[in-house]
Amino acid sequence: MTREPFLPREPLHLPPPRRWFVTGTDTGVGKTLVSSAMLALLAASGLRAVGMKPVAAGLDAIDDEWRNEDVERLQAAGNVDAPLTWRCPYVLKAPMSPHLAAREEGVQVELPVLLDAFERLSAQADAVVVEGVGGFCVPLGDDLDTADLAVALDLPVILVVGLRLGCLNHALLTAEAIRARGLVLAGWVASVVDPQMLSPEGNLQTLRARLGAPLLGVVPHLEAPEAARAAEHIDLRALRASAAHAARRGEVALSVSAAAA
Ligand SMILES: Nc1ncnc2c1ncn2[C@@H]1O[C@H](COP(=O)(O)OP(=O)(O)OP(=O)(O)O)[C@@H](O)[C@H]1O
Ligand SMILES: C[C@H](N)[C@H](N)CCCCCC(=O)O
Ligand SMILES: [Mg+2]
Repeated sequence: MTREPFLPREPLHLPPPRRWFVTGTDTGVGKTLVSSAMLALLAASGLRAVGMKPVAAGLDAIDDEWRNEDVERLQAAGNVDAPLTWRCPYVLKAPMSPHLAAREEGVQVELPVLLDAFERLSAQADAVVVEGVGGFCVPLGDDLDTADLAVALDLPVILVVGLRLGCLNHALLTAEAIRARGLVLAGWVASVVDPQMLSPEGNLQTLRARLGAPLLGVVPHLEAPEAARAAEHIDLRALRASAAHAARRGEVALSVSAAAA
């Protein structure tokens, strides 16, 4: 008999704004799996939760239509119905770096378009999870990269570390890049992409000691890598501290702009 995945139904008590930017140590490390799991947890706790993939590169034939798998998975994990143009303003055909896929199609990825879509989506939801593209510094166009987008959105960042040889360097460099841009590394999740990796515990211990942010969970190598299964291994309550900090920052920004007005 297959076991039903467990999703806690109690409220998470995460204060607003409840918006996060999910990045990874690389492409193919579990960002979509973890973002979907976060959405499933947020939705199960009674929040209106929606995922955004600002730029998607790579179309697959799904149900006889050309669709992007990440966009589909995020949509399936959340519980808000929103137009595709808000959830993913740029759907590019080729499965390669988005700046190259965009160039091939004669498309220019524009930051204001992405910010506008995020605002519209945000207005419909209590919680928004934005999945980045590949790693933190992947180019989106000639003068724009994924980190610029995270900065413009001004969101706390969740780092997904794909557990495999090489991830320590990638994780530590990414944490440094996030902080160098003035963003908060709100938490990290490990996803066991290589079940043969030697000393996974030693690697986790190293990252715990060096990343300086809360570990939200370790997703083991799953036979069925689905949102609800991954969600069993993630605890978002560790985000409360940074959420409270973000809420206070928002209040301060509001009172400063009110005082200036
Ligand atoms: N813990 C895990 N157990 C089993 N498979 C996993 C796990 N984590 C990730 N995978 C698998 O690895 C592949 C890449 O994962 P995912 O699509 O979530 O990566 P990504 O970081 O979102 O990639 P992209 O940069 O393309 O958006 C998928 O097939 C996913 O199912
Ligand atoms: C196509 C793939 N699935 C991602 N969406 C795009 C990954 C871009 C990686 C670019 C790079 O770092 O070299
Ligand atoms: Mg993805």
